Amino acid sequence: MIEFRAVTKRFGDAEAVSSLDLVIPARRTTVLVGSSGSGKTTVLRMINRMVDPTSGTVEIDGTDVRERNPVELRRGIGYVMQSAGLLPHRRVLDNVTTVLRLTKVPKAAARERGLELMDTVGLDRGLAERYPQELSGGQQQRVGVARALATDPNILLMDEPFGAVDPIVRTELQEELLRLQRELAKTIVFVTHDIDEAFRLGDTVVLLEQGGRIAQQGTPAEILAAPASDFVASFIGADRGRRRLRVVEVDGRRLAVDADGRPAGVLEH
Ligand SMILES: Nc1ncnc2c1ncn2[C@@H]1O[C@H](COP(=O)(O)OP(=O)(O)OP(=O)(O)O)[C@@H](O)[C@H]1O
Repeated sequence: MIEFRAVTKRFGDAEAVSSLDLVIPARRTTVLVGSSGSGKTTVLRMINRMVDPTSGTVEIDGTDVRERNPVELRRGIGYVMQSAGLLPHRRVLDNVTTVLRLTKVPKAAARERGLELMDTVGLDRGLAERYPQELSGGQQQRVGVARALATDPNILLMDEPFGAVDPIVRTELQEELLRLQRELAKTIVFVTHDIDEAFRLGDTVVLLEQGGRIAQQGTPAEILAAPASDFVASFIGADRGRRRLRVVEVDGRRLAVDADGRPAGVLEH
């Protein structure tokens, strides 16, 4: 479990995060969603001490992260960012195993583990000896995820990891992450500005307003069923056509259609 207690982060005079209280449950996916500048990345980076709070505490399983050595702390926390952040002059497998080698895992064992990780994230082992620029954007992101999983961390931080790929690849990567999470059950904290992605991936969704203020926190269904404010309703599109569905019957089948009459899906019963 990760717990923020009265956490404030100021950059100069500007308050990026204001007195945030937030509990992130273990072994679930929590998505932080909000518009640009709402403080999502800052919140995420305070977990692995890439950013330290100005005041307040961040605890992981009851221990203040400031009591931990930042380098060791980060080894136990996987981090995936938008541009996969791969080392361009190192081959795919070397990128995946960099941290393992730093922690003195012998070369052959690291290599075997690296290849297994490539399987885990759905990358063909045949790509192991390529350089990052010889991969598609989606493949590079998978390498980024494999690298983040290399030390088998309990916590995985993901900062807009699928933001730079096209919508089809993005959907594929989302499905892959859902599958991975069913298998691995990590504590995932995922940042996005895309509410559809948040609803798709999050067991819990935390909707942030400017200053890292929590506008609403809950399951996707809870948020959709009862938006806590006009801001939330507007952000999730509840006040727009797309999420206001009604049922029509076409050729004996019941369809859900949006306010413009465009089909959103078929009802089973
Ligand atoms: N290192 C920094 N120095 C100064 N200001 C910063 C720094 N990092 C973030 N900020 C400011 O803090 C606020 C929150 O930024 P943050 O990156 O956390 O937001 P975000 O919700 O992740 O935004 P985005 O979706 O655009 O990445 C912004 O106003 C930003 O300009």
